[in-house]
Amino acid sequence: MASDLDNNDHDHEYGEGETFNLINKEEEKEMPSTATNSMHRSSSRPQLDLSRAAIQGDFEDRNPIILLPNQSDDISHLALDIGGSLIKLVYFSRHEEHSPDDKRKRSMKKRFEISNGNRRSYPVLGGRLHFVKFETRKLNECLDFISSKQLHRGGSDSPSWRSGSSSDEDIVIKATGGGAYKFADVLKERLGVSLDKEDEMDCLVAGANFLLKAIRHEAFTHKDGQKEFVQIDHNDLFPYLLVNIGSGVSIIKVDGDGKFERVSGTNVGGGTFWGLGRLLTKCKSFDELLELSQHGDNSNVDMLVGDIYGGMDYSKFGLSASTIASSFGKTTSESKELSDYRPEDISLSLLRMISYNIGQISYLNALRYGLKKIFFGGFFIRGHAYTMDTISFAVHFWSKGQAQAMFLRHEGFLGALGAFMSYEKHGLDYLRAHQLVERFPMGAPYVGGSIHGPPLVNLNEKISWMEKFVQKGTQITAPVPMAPPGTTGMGGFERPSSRGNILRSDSSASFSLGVLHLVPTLEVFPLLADPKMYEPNTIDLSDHGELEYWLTVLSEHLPDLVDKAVASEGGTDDAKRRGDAFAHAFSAHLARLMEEPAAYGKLGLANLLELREECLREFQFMDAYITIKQRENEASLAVLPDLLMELDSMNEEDRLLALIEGVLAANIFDWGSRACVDLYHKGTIIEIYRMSRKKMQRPWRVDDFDIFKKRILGSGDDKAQQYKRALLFVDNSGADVVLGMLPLARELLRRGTEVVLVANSLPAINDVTANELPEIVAEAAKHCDIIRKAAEAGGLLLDAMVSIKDDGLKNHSASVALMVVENGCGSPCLDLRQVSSDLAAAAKDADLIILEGMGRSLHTNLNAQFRCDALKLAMVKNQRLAEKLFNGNIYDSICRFEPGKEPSADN
Ligand SMILES: Nc1ncnc2c1ncn2[C@@H]1O[C@H](COP(=O)(O)OP(=O)(O)O)[C@@H](O)[C@H]1O
Ligand SMILES: CC(C)(COP(=O)(O)O)[C@@H](O)C(=O)NCCC(=O)O
Ligand SMILES: [Mn+2]
Repeated sequence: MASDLDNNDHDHEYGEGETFNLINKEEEKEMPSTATNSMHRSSSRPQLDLSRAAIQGDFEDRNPIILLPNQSDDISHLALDIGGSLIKLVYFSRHEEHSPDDKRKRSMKKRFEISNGNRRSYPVLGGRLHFVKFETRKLNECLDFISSKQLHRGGSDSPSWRSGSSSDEDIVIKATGGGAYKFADVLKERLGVSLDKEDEMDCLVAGANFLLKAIRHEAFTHKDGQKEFVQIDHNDLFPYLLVNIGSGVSIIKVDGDGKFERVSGTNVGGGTFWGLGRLLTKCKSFDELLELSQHGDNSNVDMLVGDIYGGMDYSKFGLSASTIASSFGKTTSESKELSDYRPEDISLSLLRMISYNIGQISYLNALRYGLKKIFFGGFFIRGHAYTMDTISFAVHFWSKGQAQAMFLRHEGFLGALGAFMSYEKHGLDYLRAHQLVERFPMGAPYVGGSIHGPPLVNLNEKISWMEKFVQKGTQITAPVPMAPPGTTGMGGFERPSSRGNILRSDSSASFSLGVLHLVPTLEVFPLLADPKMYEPNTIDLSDHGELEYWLTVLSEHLPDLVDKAVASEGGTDDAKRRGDAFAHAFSAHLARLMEEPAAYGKLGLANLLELREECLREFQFMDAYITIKQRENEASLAVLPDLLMELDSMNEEDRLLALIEGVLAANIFDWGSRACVDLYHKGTIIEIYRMSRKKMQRPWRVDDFDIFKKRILGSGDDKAQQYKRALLFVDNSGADVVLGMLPLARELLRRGTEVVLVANSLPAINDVTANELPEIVAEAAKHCDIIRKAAEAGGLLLDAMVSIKDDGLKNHSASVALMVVENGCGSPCLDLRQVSSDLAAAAKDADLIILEGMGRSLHTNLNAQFRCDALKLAMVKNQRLAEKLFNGNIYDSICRFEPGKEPSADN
């Protein structure tokens, strides 16, 4: 495998027809019902047999299902790393993040392809990458798991695009680790599969390189109880030292993809800790042993410098009295037996002994090769804070701060991931950080990522599992304050603080990996001035006070949200049951994050708000605010004609002000804000809207209106800016979009600017979605010619589509177009590193961006800089945020205009 990885010169010559992508966008047009297999393919790339390929279903469909009857080379979904202690599984489930591909979407795609020509085709299938582990001694459980999910046959969700003809006999699964040899016969016998063995070191390195390049916050440092995520510079990754602490330890110098040398290792590793620990403490599980260490005091077992020096430091050589002089050195006393020592103390002493030792050997090897970066992997680490602190301390201490210990979130899965990648047909190495979305399913906060019992197959099982879990009396509480980190500097660690253990059934150690969603259609928003420096979140949740505040806000909002969600599904018993389960799962996530903010990777407010939406979807609440959204849309559409008339009676300047005021005032309709929800109980939406408008006193808290006005209307010698295309990122349903953003869009259209309304792909609170917009626009078009003509020109009105379908959607009318694209996300916030490819395409000709709402322009993107002019509009519906960001008050308005920035030089 090393040589294969070396041989990737043609990585970027990925052309049509040689990809693993069954749905190759460029090919679809020509794809006949029987395709040939004569296309050029590169040797190390997926080799699909396309002969007799047939499209199933509608030819017009841009994403048809393609059957490959002669595709014998099974597209495998599973790779194994069978180690001395643990079996690691990485498996892929194909799962496209679908939203209906309607006419409007197709017309948008065509339109933007026309103006952009060279849309790329994606080499990777959309799907999910799962990470699961089992103890090697429980091989049978692992095989049951594989067989219940049919992972060896490509999944129980067995996709119709597979040949279906292969028998189990043909199935070959990539495997690494010694168990790939040792248990090959068992796998053949039990599952009928053969193992294709990959070298363990090759796999470790391939896995580590993939993770470090493709996952944004994979690596982190750990000091004094604090995780800090490290941004890896892809151009400055090699060389590094990889230390894999499994049963034993491998130390590998990595110089590039497939270029490495195993420079050292040690037999004192994870197996030593677990084995000796088990014998000495009678612990039943590894996690129990780790848990014990949290309550231990090693000075009862270890001989410290102070024990030798009569309580004093050995300061000449920088050794404090609390430094361990000799691990287990105190147990030489003849008068004491094993039973005279506390298991807790023994466990801690053992953990420190082994961690320090590995840290020290790693440092020496780093020194030997002049390496500064040391990455630690393997399941010995198990995300355990104290272990990582100890290793970091050792590396720092011995290198005098010259070398740095870093850890990997997928610590123990490097080998399995490497084996998975060795299939050479996933094209996974082409995935970029922005195409991977990590999600944390319901079970994550409870089981800490390991598997207990059979897999949860369906929603009903999930819910009953949750109910049982709750019945068992396990506390799932609202966020609890986090204990301060319990380590000190120089040589002496205090007793580690016992971290809260109310949540996980294996409550000792923290371990959380989500499922990696591979979404090959996500792209970086092309108008970011400096994508490398872009950070979506405005508020830093690593500040404990902020974290506590926002977790509490979300937790307090929960009962109301559950009410709405249950009502949205007709309030049935089933909906209530799901509502309860959702509430428990989400509270557990919140409590987990309170206990350990970095448990799910780097945490920002945007992640929290998205987690809530994802959690709702997991319990099949697809649109909790649907009724509210519809009601508000109707009420707002009813008053739209009057508003438009009022606007039309004004002069240009007054009108522009009224329009911006209208957007800000209507942004009050936000069901995600506690304060606003209280307001809605006090009046109808039209009353609230009027009141909100009346209160719009200028100057606003941030008031760049005059600059914007000058830009749009010109003044004196400054000519008006004729914008070509504006992207309007819309926010809430009802008044917000209908009475705020649509009239503003109309004004831009009237001035000859093309308008693209950018809305969520999936629902989030009461935000309007891209699917809902055409209907709203169609309704508005009944009362307004400008909107109607523009919507026709933009292919938004379905009737109009018929007449323009045949000739590539060229503009028939003189009007500029009004269009809708989805943003690729389902959250009230917006991460511009991960937007839909449609939005990315639409952005290419845009010269004005209008971001609206608190989620998209304050919580996220307040500091984002763009290559083109940008207007950020929002009403601040939270007192603390208003104070923190603007020294202001709740219901303040923000109107920030920023002229386009030149892109930074290295982009
Ligand atoms: N549930 C567990 N059971 C056994 N060992 C565990 C467990 N969790 C973590 N470990 C630790 O992880 C080590 C195995 O790490 P791993 O990277 O899987 O190596 P291997 O490939 O040798 O099995 C064990 O020796 C032990 O120290
Ligand atoms: C979820 C939201 C970002 C939505 O705001 P919007 O983007 O709709 O303006 C916002 O409602 C929010 O920050 N809510 C939590 C804070 C609060 O309840 O005060
Ligand atoms: Mn919103």
